[in-house]
Amino acid sequence: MAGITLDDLAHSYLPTPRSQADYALKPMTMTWRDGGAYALLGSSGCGKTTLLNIISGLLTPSRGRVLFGDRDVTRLPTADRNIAQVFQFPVVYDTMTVRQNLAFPLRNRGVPAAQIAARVDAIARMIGMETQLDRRARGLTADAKQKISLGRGMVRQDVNAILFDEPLTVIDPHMKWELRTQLKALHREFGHTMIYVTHDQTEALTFADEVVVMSEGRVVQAGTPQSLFDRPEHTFVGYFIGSPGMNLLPARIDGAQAIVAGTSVPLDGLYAPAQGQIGIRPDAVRLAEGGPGLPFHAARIEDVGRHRIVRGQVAGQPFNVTVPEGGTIPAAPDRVILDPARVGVFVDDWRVEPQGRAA
Ligand SMILES: Nc1ncnc2c1ncn2[C@@H]1O[C@H](COP(=O)(O)OP(=O)(O)OP(=O)(O)O)[C@@H](O)[C@H]1O
Repeated sequence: MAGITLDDLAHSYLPTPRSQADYALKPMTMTWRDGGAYALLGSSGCGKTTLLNIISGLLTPSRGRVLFGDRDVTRLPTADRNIAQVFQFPVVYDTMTVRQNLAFPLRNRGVPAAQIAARVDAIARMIGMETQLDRRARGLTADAKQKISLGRGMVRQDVNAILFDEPLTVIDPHMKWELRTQLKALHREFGHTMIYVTHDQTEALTFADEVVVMSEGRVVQAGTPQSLFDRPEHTFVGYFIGSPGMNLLPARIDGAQAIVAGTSVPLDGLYAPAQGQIGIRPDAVRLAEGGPGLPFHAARIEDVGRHRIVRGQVAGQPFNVTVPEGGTIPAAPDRVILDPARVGVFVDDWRVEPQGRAA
């Protein structure tokens, strides 16, 4: 196993890139620790697969280096990188049994038979296929075949890293939850370095110790799920993480207040004057009827089980408030009051820090 260093890495699919916009992956430097579980999260086209393909060796970057431990692997072919990969769609040998499929990567490397048998049994239990081990893969559902692919990806214990590219796409929703939990357990047990590409925040946040959020070819933030939620460094992270995401409102920032469509919102710090945005999580807002606060136009209430979401608008922007179980909603809410300690200030989409404390 090995830590992974991405050193000033960038990639353009064009032979002579002229500007930043020509790069599918903009310059990035990052170190992933040996044994860490990482997720690359972002919407379609943000560069996740490009980055994963550079790590696996399917793609040579136009700039920078990839190191596994101290070893520069930038120009090594995939076969020489000692990694396991699980793709979006199943890759299994139809004529082999489930057992033979799972054993294949170990048999290839001459692992003793008793060791193979024990490992295959453990993996089969994990993917819930212990009763189907002697069935041929042909005729199994896509879902079952993908479980075999996942199992095969994890069967070797000596790999540098396991790379997963949207591996749960074809898995049914209930099994998705179970496999995610199993993957996490397996990571804890065996401590492989795992890199998991997904556009699904639930998958990323439940699987990874650290989530790398990408947007338009750039890493906008890398951090624990909690830090992405509590302190998004970029409006994209605020909006993308959380359900619903962070509320964002255009604002003029001026000292210890933000002016939103003519109404003053108190801030928990002193900021340099700027035109920007304020961001607040839907659970850090209180609904009111009349009185102080930002004018709010309620549209509808959604009951999502553990809490209710009141959806509406502030200053013409979508604005959501979550009300916990047992919380009350005023009969005709028309104001929102923001918890100053949880208001984030963003200028040019990036979080800015206060320059001092509010009086
Ligand atoms: N082989 C290629 N040649 C040219 N452009 C490409 C190629 N592969 C990807 N791109 C472009 O690079 C950008 C990043 O694509 P990439 O596949 O890495 O994103 P992604 O986040 O993995 O998205 P998806 O989840 O849809 O695969 C996109 O604009 C895409 O159109």
